[in-house]
Amino acid sequence: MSVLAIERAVAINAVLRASKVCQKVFQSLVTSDTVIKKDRSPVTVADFSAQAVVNTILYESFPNDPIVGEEESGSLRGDSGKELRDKVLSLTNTVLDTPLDDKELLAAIDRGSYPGGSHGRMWTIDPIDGTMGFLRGEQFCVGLALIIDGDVHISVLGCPNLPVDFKSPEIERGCLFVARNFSSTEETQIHMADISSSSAATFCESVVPTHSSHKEAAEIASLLGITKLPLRLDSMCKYAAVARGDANIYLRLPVRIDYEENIWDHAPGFLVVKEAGGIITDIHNKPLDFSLGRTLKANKGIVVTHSKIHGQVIDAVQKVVLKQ
Ligand SMILES: Nc1ncnc2c1ncn2[C@@H]1O[C@H](COP(=O)(O)O)[C@@H](O)[C@H]1OP(=O)(O)O
Ligand SMILES: [Mg+2]
Repeated sequence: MSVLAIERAVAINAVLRASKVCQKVFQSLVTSDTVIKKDRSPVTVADFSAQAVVNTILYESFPNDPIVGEEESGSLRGDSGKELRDKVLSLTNTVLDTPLDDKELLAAIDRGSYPGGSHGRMWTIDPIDGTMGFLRGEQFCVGLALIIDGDVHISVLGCPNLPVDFKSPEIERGCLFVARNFSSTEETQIHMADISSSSAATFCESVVPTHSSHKEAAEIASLLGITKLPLRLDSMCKYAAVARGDANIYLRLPVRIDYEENIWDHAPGFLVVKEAGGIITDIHNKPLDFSLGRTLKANKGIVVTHSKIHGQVIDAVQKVVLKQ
């Protein structure tokens, strides 16, 4: 067995089960009127449940591995948290082989409180990245990565609503990177689309304009001669879209200069793109540094491209964003 083969298999199992939890809630939400009422409670239940599922499965195989997870169990505790806790518990137990009780559920969620850092092994989990996309009935994902001494070694992205093929979205949805669709047990190697000039590119950006500046992205696109409309997706599905050639560039351009990106929002997507042959830096062309705690303190924004056009894209980003 190759190095980290067990970790990879456990991570795939964990993300697949957590994705199924999310998919269940997502499908019931799409058919209800919660989206119109802007009720966030279904996504909250799925969020806690997905973290509990992943952390439980990781703990069964790797009890000594720390986890940097987005959620903590505060709002599920005590009498005030009972209603939410009951919902999370019953959803969680639909996908676990051995059911949890209340106490085990809270402990599982809080196993994600590790502060991060530069030494040894740690997992990072975003139980639902793209909650806005989830609530809109669009894109979201479950992201999990194994980081060792600051480097991302394994990542799995579960994208329950991502079309297997963007050209025929009605046929099948639900993709697990690396890298197979939900219903198949066979893995398919994915590749970035080959591109030699940035003017032919399609770029991805957040749907939410406060997460990434649409205005600056449009200026960068114009500087690069890009004429295609941007592909706007929530969550780390943007990394997946670039990795498999649906788009060629992902721009995340800071709106708030004090915002620090969380490691769980990028480590899972980062390796999916890197393994497909892409380059990932920040807007200063610096590599992402996952070794500095729970956030990417040393980086600002994200620029993901095919290696052939990274230089051209960074030049344009720096002209527009950094006025260089
Ligand atoms: N000001 C901000 N700039 C960039 N990303 C943000 C900002 N505020 C929140 N986010 C994060 O953006 C991610 C979703 O990105 P996208 O819109 O590209 O799907 C979420 O994980 C969200 O984190 P959080 O869940 O902590 O709010
Ligand atoms: Mg997130």
